[in-house]
Amino acid sequence: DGWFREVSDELWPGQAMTLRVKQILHVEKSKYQDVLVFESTDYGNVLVLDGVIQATERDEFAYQEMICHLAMNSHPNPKKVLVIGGGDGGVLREIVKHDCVEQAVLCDIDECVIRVSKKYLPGMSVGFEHPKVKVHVGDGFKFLADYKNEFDVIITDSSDPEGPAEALFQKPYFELLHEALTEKGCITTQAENIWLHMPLIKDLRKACAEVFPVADYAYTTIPTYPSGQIGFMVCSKDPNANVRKPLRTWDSAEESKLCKYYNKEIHAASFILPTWARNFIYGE
Ligand SMILES: NCCCN[C@H]1CC[C@H](NCCCN)CC1
Repeated sequence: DGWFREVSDELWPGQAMTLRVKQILHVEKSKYQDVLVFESTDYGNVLVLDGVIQATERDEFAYQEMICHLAMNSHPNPKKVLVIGGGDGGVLREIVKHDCVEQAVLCDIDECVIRVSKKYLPGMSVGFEHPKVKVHVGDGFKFLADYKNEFDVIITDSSDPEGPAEALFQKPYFELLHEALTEKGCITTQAENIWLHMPLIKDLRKACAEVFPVADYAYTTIPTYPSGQIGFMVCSKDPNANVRKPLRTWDSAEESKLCKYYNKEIHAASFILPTWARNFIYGE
């Protein structure tokens, strides 16, 4: 019977994640990419863009919580937050868990992803319903160019460098981010996998380190992404910042009510890398 296979010879040669399909829910060719949603037998509903798994209802929290709280808890008092990408709404859901937030803005290029997520991924698209949230459909690159010294935290929740998100992995984009941030601004970006994309991660970190005084690499574990984990660049405009230790924390009781994956200990632990990865990424 039906299995979905995530095959990509350029992104993860010779390996593939497969998920058993219960039923296909939606197939559409948007202005930018092929959009697929299917109900899996064991991971809930699954969003796929151009054949690449973006989120499953069962494990998305591992990614959405970490890409959000690693940045949010590295800023002293984030009031205005921007998400580039993130059209499923999961990162927005996480941002509004911080009471200090006054406005959360999202800019995704593809209205189809937002529309389809609202219909088939209610646990993530709930993020769009919050009164503090404002949604903009457009190119994040162009959107950012209109803002200077505006956002305390900017989260780039993008797809992979192949396709619409390619420009979001290059230095000019990080310079735009830097300008759009306020004085102690922090960013996180989706930063691929140490088992598959080490040269790309090295270049990404180098580009970030040329723009931001603090530019560190952290990762989360997530079964349905290739090789079971994915990393993040975590950067700060504040040269005295240490993004590896949370500036702000919830108390443990509140934290375990708010988050299933993120906690203050795993914030720090997520920056500890295997020796070969640490040497490759940070070595000159
Ligand atoms: N808000 C959920 C979308 C998350 N973006 C995805 C992150 C993983 C990526 N492929 C896996 C890359 C493996 N290195 C697709 C986009």
